[in-house]
Amino acid sequence: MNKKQQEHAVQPETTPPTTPSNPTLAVLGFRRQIVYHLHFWSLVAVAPLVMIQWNQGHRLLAGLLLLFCVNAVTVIALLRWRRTYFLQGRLFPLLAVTCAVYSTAINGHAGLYWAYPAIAGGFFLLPLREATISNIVFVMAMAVISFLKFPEADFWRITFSLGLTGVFVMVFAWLVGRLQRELTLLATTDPLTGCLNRSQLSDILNRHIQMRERYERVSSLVLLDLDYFKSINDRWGHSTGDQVLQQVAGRLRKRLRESDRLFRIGGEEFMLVLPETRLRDADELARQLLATISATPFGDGITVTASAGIAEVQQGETWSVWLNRADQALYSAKNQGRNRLVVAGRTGVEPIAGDVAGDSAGKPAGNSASDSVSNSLSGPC
Ligand SMILES: Nc1nc2c(ncn2[C@@H]2O[C@H](COP(=O)(O)OP(=O)(O)OP(=O)(O)O)[C@@H](O)[C@H]2O)c(=O)[nH]1
Repeated sequence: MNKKQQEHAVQPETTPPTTPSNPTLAVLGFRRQIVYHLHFWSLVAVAPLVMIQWNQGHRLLAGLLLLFCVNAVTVIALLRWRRTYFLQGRLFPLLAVTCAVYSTAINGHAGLYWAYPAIAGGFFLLPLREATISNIVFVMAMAVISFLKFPEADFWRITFSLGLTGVFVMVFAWLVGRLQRELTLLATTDPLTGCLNRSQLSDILNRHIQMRERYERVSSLVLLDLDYFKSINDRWGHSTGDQVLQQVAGRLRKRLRESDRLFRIGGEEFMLVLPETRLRDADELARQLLATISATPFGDGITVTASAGIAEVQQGETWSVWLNRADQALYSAKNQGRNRLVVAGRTGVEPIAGDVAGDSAGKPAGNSASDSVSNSLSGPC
């Protein structure tokens, strides 16, 4: 195993995950925790009220509160044992708002106090737009009830304090949501090229493995590595190397479909996951991509070539075996002189014989660094 293969060596898939390695899963976990805690603490606060309202003869309100508690218990149980919940937590705000409005109508101020946590809960459970609209309707309903039930001065206080609470929580929920999205983006993409990084690699490859197992849908994997990239850095400097990497990513992206996934999985190594793509089509695409990279110089004449290894997902294999087969094919392409592609065989040990050579296979194998890097990069790329 060479140095690069060691770097790519994938961890055994049986290692139990302690913390989520996938940032999207981490965010999902964060959201589940919010849902869990909101339901748990609301249950603690609301459960005694069922009895209180029942004893006071408010049977309908007691029934609504009981429904609220049943929903909370169900969501808590589902989250605990199934790691999922239903209706995206929508029943909580719906019941909370209904109880608060009705309780204010029959209990006056005693019911009004529950309107404040009900507003906050909505913003943490519903999508922002949905929470904003439903809370505007809620504040309006509370304003009408306050107008009918309380003195005018109270009506204004209630309406403005509820409105202000809504605005504060909305701004907070919006900032948290933005922060989540930005953190997810930062954690899942490579800042230099904008490609996906390795964080979601296993998830995405696993999805394609499942598609193969369940529905016989075939995906292919292309590992693409720039040749002699070190010499670009050595000769033109790291920032020029960075520009080349950015442009390579741009050229690859231009040629790919929406559904294809482009990763940068190492310094100068990219990985393409091609859904619904058989080996023959992946081979054709990879040839075009290698040509896209080598045909036009970068900047003012830096010519770069690339090598690629391709593997179609096989029935019964794991994602790491699939990736390793593509990796071995890439290794083979490098060994055979670079600037070419090799298609992995079914077992991954031996590449398919004769299925070798990129578009520019006529070029002398083993392009020297000075062949690949011929001119200076001047001006913006
Ligand atoms: N500019 C730049 N260089 C990088 C980055 N990441 C890795 N590299 C460089 O990429 C080079 C990779 O060198 P090697 O692993 O020897 O590979 P190579 O020179 O392309 O040779 P072959 O792959 O065998 O054809 C090293 O010089 C790294 O410093 C990056 O983000 N920016």
